[in-house]
Amino acid sequence: MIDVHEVHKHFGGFHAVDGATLSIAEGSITGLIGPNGAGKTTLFNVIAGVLQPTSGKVTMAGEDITGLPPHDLFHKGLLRTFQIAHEFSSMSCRENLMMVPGNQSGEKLWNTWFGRKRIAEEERALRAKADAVLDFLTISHLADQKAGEISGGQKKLLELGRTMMVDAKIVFLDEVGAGVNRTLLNTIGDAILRLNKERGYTFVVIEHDMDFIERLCDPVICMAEGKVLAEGTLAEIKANEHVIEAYLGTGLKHRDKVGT
Ligand SMILES: Nc1ncnc2c1ncn2[C@@H]1O[C@H](COP(=O)(O)OP(=O)(O)OP(=O)(O)O)[C@@H](O)[C@H]1O
Repeated sequence: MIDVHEVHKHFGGFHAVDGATLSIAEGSITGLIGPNGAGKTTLFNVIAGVLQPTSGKVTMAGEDITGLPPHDLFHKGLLRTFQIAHEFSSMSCRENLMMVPGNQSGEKLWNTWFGRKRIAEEERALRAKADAVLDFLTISHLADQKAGEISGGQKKLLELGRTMMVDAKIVFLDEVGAGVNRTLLNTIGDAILRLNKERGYTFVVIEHDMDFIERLCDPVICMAEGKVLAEGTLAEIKANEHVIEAYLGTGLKHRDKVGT
């Protein structure tokens, strides 16, 4: 579905991504792991159009999408979740979902003059969709709560919910587990699995929590020093010599995280 070919991203003389080549299969939940500074987030940002690559190519279903801006990718169904922006934190969770850009007529001045009835109908439909998304994510009780007042884990669920307001095909999640308690992390995991199975979403997940990766991801791709080191099931990755060496180089803390 997504093919990344020999992508480089340099910051000055520093090669954050150094010739990464990988494929993301349609319908998969692909895990992207690697020690701190391996280049995972930078590669995500290149694929998602947030950063221009220094060189290399990214295709989606055979179409060259290298360097396309995020809003163009958004319309193609490629989404990267972002933290809820500061300016949206005083809006309710439901409103945050309803804000996701779509094809609302209300956005066009012409329609605000001539299509009031239609706008009201669309608003009702949008609200119903937002409520269905909140229900799916088991956070209906937060509908009227301000996004700035919910917990970190609940925010992650809301970010995932934003991808459900449009017809996402592939969603990139960067460290959804960071700072999230185990119960909420399980809820997030359940939502990802259901979106994958029931709605055909493809996911690419950067995560340091190996239990989370183990539960959700196959295959797992391991990066180090800007390159792809290995790909396989988590068990294969854990047994891979190069992977162990890469984690060892960053100290015991990370070796433990890989579970060796
Ligand atoms: N805008 C930038 N300018 C300069 N260096 C950068 C920039 N963005 C990232 N880097 C560097 O590129 C390297 C890769 O960073 P990146 O965030 O992609 O790694 P990562 O694998 O996602 O790490 P982590 O797991 O810690 O999030 C790091 O050494 C980082 O300091």
